[in-house]
Amino acid sequence: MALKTLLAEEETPMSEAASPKPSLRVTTPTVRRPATDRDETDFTQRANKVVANNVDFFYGAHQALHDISFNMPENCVTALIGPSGCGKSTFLRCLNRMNDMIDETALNGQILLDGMDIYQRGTDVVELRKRVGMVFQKSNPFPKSIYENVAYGPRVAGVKRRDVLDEIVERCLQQAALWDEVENRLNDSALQLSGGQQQRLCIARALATNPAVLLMDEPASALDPKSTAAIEDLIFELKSNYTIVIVTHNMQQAARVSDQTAFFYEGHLVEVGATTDMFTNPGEKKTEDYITGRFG
Ligand SMILES: Nc1ncnc2c1ncn2[C@@H]1O[C@H](COP(=O)(O)OP(=O)(O)OP(=O)(O)O)[C@@H](O)[C@H]1O
Repeated sequence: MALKTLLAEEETPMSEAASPKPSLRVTTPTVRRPATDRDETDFTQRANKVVANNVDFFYGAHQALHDISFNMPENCVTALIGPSGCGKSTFLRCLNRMNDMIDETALNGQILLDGMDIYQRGTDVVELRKRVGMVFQKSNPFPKSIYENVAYGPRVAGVKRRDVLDEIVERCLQQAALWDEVENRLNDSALQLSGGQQQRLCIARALATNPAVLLMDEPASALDPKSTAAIEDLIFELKSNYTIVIVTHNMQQAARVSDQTAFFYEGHLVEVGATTDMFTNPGEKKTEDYITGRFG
């Protein structure tokens, strides 16, 4: 596939009959400057909300991430791409310490949120996860009403007043572009919603704890094209208020929704830079091979 046509493609025709697995290991990422004349969103001018400095990550003896360093600017969408098993989800989960829940894991290096190392001793991990919310591949609403799903986080945080909860629920459902569809059925079970609606409800639930950063792990991969488009539109809207990091296998989705793309391969960061640049003029042959579907 010609690179120039990639951005215009509708689906992701990742080649099943991939060429032989490249064996090259790149340890120094190519850091590309964004093309500011083509990209209205000059994210290099923004403050860095999240910064990874020389991050190594281990599951027991297995090293899943090697020396990952890059910045995620505020109010930008950063897409993490790369073949299965390259460490995208592991890296994403490092950003709110979700990996702490897995036994015998270890992290070296630093991850800064607003300049503070989230792995430093004394970090309140519950508070951290409120500031860095997460939406998973498979929507996972609680078996409660639509209202209670969104009110859950604020209630746990001690909000008791009904009028305050009502305001939070409406605002978050509005932000998640779900309010119009559910305002008359807030007491219905969340499990009665469609898959796409459930995913937007999970986004509303994540927003209810007032996060600064939203992590999304393939949030649309289980959805039909219409629901996928709704989630992509939503991501675009949300980035004016939140910093978003998204894992996706869908190259067109990465090209459509993200400002910055980071390409991972075998636990290494190969290349990071402006999405427009990366998809039209990648700096590394391996990146080009991946985004054009030569291996996956
Ligand atoms: N809980 C775990 N325990 C041990 N090893 C793990 C665990 N989770 C992931 N790994 C390993 O870490 C490496 C990176 O996995 P990870 O899930 O981060 O990759 P990924 O790029 O997100 O893959 P995919 O696109 O298939 O979701 C893989 O070798 C995987 O087997």
